[in-house]
Amino acid sequence: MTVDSDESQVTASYLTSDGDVEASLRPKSLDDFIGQPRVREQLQLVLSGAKMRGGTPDHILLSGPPGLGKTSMAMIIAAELNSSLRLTSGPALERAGDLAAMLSNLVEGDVLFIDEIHRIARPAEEMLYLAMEDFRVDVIVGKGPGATSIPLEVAPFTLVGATTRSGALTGPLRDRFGFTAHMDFYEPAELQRILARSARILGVELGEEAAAEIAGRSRGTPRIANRLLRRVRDYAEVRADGIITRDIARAALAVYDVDRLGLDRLDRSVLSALVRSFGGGPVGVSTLAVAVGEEPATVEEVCEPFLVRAGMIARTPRGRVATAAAWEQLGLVPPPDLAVGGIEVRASEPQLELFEDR
Ligand SMILES: Nc1ncnc2c1ncn2[C@@H]1O[C@H](COP(=O)(O)OP(=O)(O)OP(=O)(O)O)[C@@H](O)[C@H]1O
Ligand SMILES: [Mg+2]
Repeated sequence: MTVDSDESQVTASYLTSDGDVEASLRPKSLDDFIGQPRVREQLQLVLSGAKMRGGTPDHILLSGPPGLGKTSMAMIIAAELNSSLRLTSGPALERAGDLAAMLSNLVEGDVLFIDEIHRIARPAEEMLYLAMEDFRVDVIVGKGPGATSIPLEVAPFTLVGATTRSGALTGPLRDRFGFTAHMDFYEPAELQRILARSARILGVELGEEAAAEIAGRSRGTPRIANRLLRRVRDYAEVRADGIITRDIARAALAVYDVDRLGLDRLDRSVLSALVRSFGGGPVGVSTLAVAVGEEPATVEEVCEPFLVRAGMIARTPRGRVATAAAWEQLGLVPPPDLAVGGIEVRASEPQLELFEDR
């Protein structure tokens, strides 16, 4: 790579691992954040209001499928408030003591980010209620009848929680957030702008048509768009002159098995199992997960949101159903009794349920 005074070139020359690159591609401010116009406007108001009053903003919950920018947004919130960000995650807070240690170290105005907050253990969750509402915690010392509880003050802070499953949050926890931002899949035009920005940071030349091609196959998800861009860049640098044209993008995406809709191997095996093994459904998500050798949570949180949005899968009370589009995607003719648009449950009997539906 040629090193010149251009900032993006210099940046690209010392960012070697994909992990470093991912961090460098994160938007750093609300203005830098592309897409999610409603969420941005709402957050702008929440943050500006708090800044004007000189206080800490209400607790904020960010919900949405993986890779849409929840972690990036949490970092932006702290940056916009000029506060420091303390980072932890639901699974790391197994005991209430873990959370108490975290909370007692907070300084006034800090942003505490809890990723995957729906996976927080019960005792820690109960401690969190109190901390969120009254900025104090009760630490239990000792065991049995001799145990005493010592109240501890917590500095006023803002909790930012992120979850891919806001439905899995308990009511009391959800109620204690003053604002919930729902992140939705991105439009292709927004992804195209994200790709153009990423290409600039990575110092790679990306044509407009090529950006559109990659954007259309990114499942509405910036993380996937950025990942595809890095893979296409590899191809362009190894097999061509490094410039990403539409033809280069197409050829590269064919090598990586990314089809026109951006469905990946797992998406395709879920669709294939649903159609080929279960006759199009309805089938429970746990059964489907077993059939593709994945965790039900992965199928439910990673694959399904996009397949539902793409109109390939319908969720019905009796389980998941393949729509006509899913049959066609697999090159099959949909059965005649499949309802128009495939949204209705089919007339045939439900398939064998091996496990309880969730
Ligand atoms: N609006 C955006 N503009 C530009 N890049 C974005 C945007 N949103 C996300 N990204 C990119 O996508 C990547 C993934 O975003 P992030 O880690 O914030 O997602 P997430 O919602 O926290 O995902 P997960 O649920 O898997 O933790 C980031 O590294 C960033 O480069
Ligand atoms: Mg994240």
